[in-house]
Amino acid sequence: MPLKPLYITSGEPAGIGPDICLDLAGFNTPRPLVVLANKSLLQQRAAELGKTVTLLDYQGQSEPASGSALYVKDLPLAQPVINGQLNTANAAYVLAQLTEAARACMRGDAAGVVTAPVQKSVINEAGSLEGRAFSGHTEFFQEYAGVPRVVMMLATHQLRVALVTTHLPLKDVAAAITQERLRQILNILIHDLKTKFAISHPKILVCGLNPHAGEGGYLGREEIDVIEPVLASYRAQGVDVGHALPADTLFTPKYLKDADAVLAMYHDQGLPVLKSQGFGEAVNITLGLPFIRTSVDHGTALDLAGSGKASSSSLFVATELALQLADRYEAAL
Ligand SMILES: NC(=O)c1ccc[n+]([C@@H]2O[C@H](COP(=O)([O-])OP(=O)(O)OC[C@H]3O[C@@H](n4cnc5c(N)ncnc54)[C@H](O)[C@@H]3O)[C@@H](O)[C@H]2O)c1
Ligand SMILES: N[C@H](C(=O)O)[C@H](O)COP(=O)(O)O
Repeated sequence: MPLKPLYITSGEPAGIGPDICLDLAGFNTPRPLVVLANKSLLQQRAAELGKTVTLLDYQGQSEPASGSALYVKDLPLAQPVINGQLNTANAAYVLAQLTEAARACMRGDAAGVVTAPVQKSVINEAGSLEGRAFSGHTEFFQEYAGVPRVVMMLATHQLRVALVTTHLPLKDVAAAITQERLRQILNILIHDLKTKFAISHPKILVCGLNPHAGEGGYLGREEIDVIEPVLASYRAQGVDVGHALPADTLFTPKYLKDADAVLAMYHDQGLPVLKSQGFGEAVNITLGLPFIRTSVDHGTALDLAGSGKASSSSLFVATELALQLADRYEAAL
């Protein structure tokens, strides 16, 4: 059976997404890699970087591009790109990449999607979603797929950190951590650690929300009222979730050494720890989607677009993981 292609969205055109996507030419895989981008922009960026890449229009080929060639699905830009300068006119181009990729994944035309970074602010400034906020790829793909909950997880070789809340202002975090959400998140995390990562009995360390996990209720009650009752019900079913731990204790080697994943309550409780260990080597994966989606661990790095200083290592790790997951998924069919 021919292998389905893996789609790669090139993201914000003024950032380093196009630069790092060019480095996928010659990537060793039997599956076609297809970059969603404006072809002229890629040509221009390749010239600036002194890279020789042959851009081929993707028309359903089932073989990978050979040598220094790269398949491209050409998407129109509204205005020419100036490296490092955001332009609201091109926000729709970014969303078109995500929509095209999600549509292909949902239809079964693509094996999955790997995303290069987008600039959330410019998409919101452009009002491209007709008044609805753009919080990130995670939430965009969740909405497109029509599923009630997904989980953002970032992973290095040493550490996996999943989040209960994602792109939410800090002032709204406590109210968002409900027993229902926590159960949805844990169910997805446990399921995907088993099915995607082949961990039959995952050990998950769960952070409290408050300093010192609430210090017995003196520094906040969310652990007592919300988190602990949920964890107790999972422990009763034999799930290895332990008790809510103070995050500053949990993120120490003694606790982390046996853990398969950490569940953090909010973005900046978990991700700075992971990125301080493995920035540039980590992969962001959305769990709970009906298709495979991985991503880089970094942002648009507007300061580096076209400079030749952008590292492609996280894109490579994200691509390798998506390819592995696609193979595993297709083998199980
Ligand atoms: N996957 C995504 O779409 C994603 C992920 C993170 C941040 N973002 C967005 O990116 C934008 C910029 O965020 P930021 O400035 O906080 O983070 P950033 O990751 O863009 O930049 C942080 C620092 O790391 C450097 N850097 C980033 N990627 C690099 C790479 N591949 N190689 C070498 N150096 C690299 C940058 O030059 C900068 O000094 C924001 O809009 C943010 O929301 C998007
Ligand atoms: N929270 C992510 C990170 O820090 O790497 C980043 O913003 C990307 O999120 P999406 O994959 O939802 O765009």
